Amino acid sequence: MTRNTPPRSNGKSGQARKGAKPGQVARPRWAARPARPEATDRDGYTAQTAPLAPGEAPRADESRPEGARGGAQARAGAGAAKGAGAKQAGPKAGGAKAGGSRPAGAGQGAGPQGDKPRGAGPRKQTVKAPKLLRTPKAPKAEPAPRGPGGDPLVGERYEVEVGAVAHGGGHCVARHEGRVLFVRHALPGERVIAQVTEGTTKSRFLRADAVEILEPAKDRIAPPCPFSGPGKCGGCDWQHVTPGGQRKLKVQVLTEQLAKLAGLTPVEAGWDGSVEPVGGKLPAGEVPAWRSRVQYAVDPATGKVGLRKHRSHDLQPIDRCLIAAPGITELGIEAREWPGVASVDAIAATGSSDRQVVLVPRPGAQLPIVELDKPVSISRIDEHEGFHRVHGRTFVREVAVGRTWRVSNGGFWQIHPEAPDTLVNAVLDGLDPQYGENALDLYCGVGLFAGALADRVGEEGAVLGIESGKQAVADARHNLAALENVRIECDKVESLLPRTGITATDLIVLDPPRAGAGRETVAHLVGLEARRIAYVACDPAALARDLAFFREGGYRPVSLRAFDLFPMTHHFECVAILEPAGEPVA
Ligand SMILES: C[S@@+](CC[C@H](N)C(=O)[O-])C[C@H]1O[C@@H](n2cnc3c(N)ncnc32)[C@H](O)[C@@H]1O
Repeated sequence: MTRNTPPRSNGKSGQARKGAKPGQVARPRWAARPARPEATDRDGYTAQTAPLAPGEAPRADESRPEGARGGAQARAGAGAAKGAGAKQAGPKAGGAKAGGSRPAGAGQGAGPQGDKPRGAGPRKQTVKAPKLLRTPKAPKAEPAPRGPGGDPLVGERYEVEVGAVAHGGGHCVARHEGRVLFVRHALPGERVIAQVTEGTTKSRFLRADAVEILEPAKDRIAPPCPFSGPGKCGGCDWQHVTPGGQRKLKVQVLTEQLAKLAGLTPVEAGWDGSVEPVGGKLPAGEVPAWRSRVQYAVDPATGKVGLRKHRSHDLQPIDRCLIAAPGITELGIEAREWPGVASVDAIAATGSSDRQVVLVPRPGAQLPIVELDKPVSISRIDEHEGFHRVHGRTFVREVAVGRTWRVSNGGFWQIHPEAPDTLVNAVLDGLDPQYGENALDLYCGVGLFAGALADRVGEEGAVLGIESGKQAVADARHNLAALENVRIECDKVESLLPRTGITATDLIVLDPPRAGAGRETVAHLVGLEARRIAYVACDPAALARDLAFFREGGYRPVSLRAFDLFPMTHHFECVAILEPAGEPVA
């Protein structure tokens, strides 16, 4: 295999790179440009040659820095997880989710400004539906009892004392006659009446909702959202908890996962034991409107939108989602009827006025004329044709970390409006990139971390981004086209990285989907002998498991930060910084 790195500047072989400090390993300038000419999308367009949609601003404007971001946003769904390909570890959450399979069917869509029939636009854009915008997989109706069924216990009520919060589903653990109950709408230390929602006499564990609170915890509040509570919307887990109380629960989850899966105390992980609030302080009782992407499902009987109940296909009709960003609420989606539509995905960009609605028609149905309260681009996803522009743009422009980012076809973008800047700053603070260094941005999406790293390592350095989503790669190449020192490759990290021939690097950022990077990828990364590694994680269990793999490979966390980027849900985001441990690990 060709060594894609020059020898190190150890005085014996190779040349120290310009800008390298004495004794610093001389990493290569990866050939940043050669891949770019082949950077075409499915229509064969490069970022530079792709034609403009009607009314679309020239691309020069899009890539021009427009200053610091303003707005707000979230990962779709209670599982709002981290984007396309995101997998949920642990019990599935319901509610406003992005993701899932699309029913078949075609139809004619129309937008607020007299849309043309399908295909009538100057450019036909048809690309595969992104995973983020597919309908959620069917939630498991029951925790499959191991062994023969047993008698159903659904509806049974038990008085229990609620124990610790559990990872991954917004529930706490309780016990009744020796059997474990996962109880939602409860808090540790409370005495509640728990009503069983899933399980039988043979189930290993039962699921339940706290339907009566006999002894409330001090962090309990009356849920501000009228659609939250037992049997209602599954989108938020912790509407009944103060903001500080929610963060305490997240602290407990992270502490437990680090101990259980990585064998680390908070101190050993370099963590100060806090989950940092993001966004300004709100008046008591006010809910942060952070979710810039919301997937509504449509009730076929009424044509009205709703959000999924927890672990169910059933809908909770709503007239407003309190955590939806203002740019989404202003569209007036809940006030309308959506005949022939299975789901309505709404995106409100941060830092630009772009809004996008993606419709999934019901099989064989004609899409309705869509009129909303604010200008919006409309697309639809057909099972056979994939993503199809109905009106306006097929992308939104997000503004973050001093750049404008094109995000097409409902592809992955951090959902909380402050997430991109928060995470980029944490990564840069932790890595402290130096002029002339080389860096990898793995699972790079539309290039968020690659762009920030490229600015720091300068023209003598180089950044290689790897991303498996074709449209995200096209966007990343477009977004970073002005940076000579960035190259973006399209493939799975685990299959492409070993094929690059890269045997060493200075810095690595990895931001994998919820499932994490896994043993094999981590084993490859530790072999690259990076000076520092930043691991951005949305699942504390996957993070802790991978930290254990890193330790086996000789890397230890030197700092860990956790951010409350998904208020009112059990989700949060972590940034761990790792360095070589400096001594062999037993
Ligand atoms: C959590 S997102 C991070 C995106 C980007 N870092 C950001 O913050 O905007 C994970 C990304 O990894 C991509 N992805 C999922 N599995 C992958 C794999 N095996 N190899 C490469 N990319 C993958 C997804 O398409 C998604 O864009």
